[in-house]
Amino acid sequence: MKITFIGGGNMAGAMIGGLISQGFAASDLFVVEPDQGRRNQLAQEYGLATGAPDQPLPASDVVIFAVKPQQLRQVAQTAAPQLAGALALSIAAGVRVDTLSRWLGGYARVVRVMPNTPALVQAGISGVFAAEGVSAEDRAAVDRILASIGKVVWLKDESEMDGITAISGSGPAYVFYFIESLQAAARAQGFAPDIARELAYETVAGAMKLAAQSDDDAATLRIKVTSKGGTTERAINAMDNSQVRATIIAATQAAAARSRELGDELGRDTEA
Ligand SMILES: NC(=O)C1=CN([C@@H]2O[C@H](COP(=O)(O)OP(=O)(O)OC[C@H]3O[C@@H](n4cnc5c(N)ncnc54)[C@H](OP(=O)(O)O)[C@@H]3O)[C@@H](O)[C@H]2O)C=CC1
Ligand SMILES: O=C(O)[C@@H]1CCC=N1
Repeated sequence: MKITFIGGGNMAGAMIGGLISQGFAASDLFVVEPDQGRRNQLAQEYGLATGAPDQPLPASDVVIFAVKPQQLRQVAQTAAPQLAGALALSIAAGVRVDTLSRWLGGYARVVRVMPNTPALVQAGISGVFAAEGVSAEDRAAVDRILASIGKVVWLKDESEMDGITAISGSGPAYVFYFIESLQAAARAQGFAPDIARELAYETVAGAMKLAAQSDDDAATLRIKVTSKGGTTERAINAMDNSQVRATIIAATQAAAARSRELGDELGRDTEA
């Protein structure tokens, strides 16, 4: 399967790294990217061929649009005459299938995916939505690509993509934010930076490993740490008093709203 990425930034890099480590041949991948330094970096790291946006697209089975949502219209219009029947897959937040299909001149083989950066270590999770006309064969090709970089969730209703974006697409950033905060807290307790990092990383990794292997749900596991009248109880009470849970829910609602807003704003453009 020949795959061309248009856009060689953070998410494309994570997908490419994940695909190659799962046995996809570098010679089957191509990246279009304007930044020469980034092109060199991708070529050096993964041994794949790259090109600038003004060069013709190579023949491909799948073209993955991995540019920012605001760049997608122009990029799609340039790519449209060169698709030659390839499956078009977009990872852009917010941009709906019918919008991309219109920008591609009424192209029907369009699939929308919301991956996340743990794809790099095959620990991603992707939400996928395909228009009704997309064949079973194309769906299987999408499954093959995404299953090699993590789990795959097929959506029946495209509007669910906003929630997927808010939870798992953006989600790694929330977890890194928590790790950063725990590290800062360790520094505030007087630990040196390397010890602070180790304490934060090992605690998060250990808790996740325990949660993944346990029959208990997260709330039960939390209660098992929280001795009556002890230290954890004081900390959780402080978090509850600061409405941390409500803040996390509100933050994800803001992310989902931004995804919808991008979809509305970019979809409003009715020019082909
Ligand atoms: N980062 C993430 O965790 C996730 C991102 N996404 C989606 O993936 C897409 C890319 O995001 P991300 O990788 O973070 O963004 P980046 O900005 O890192 O990557 C986009 C890349 O596309 C390049 N580009 C711009 N114009 C063109 C062009 N004409 N042809 C080819 N490449 C071009 C950009 O160059 P330049 O910077 O010079 O403009 C940039 O290097 C977005 O739509 C985002 O919504 C989805 C899931 C997760
Ligand atoms: O922040 C963004 O818009 C993209 C989509 C999900 C993760 N990154």
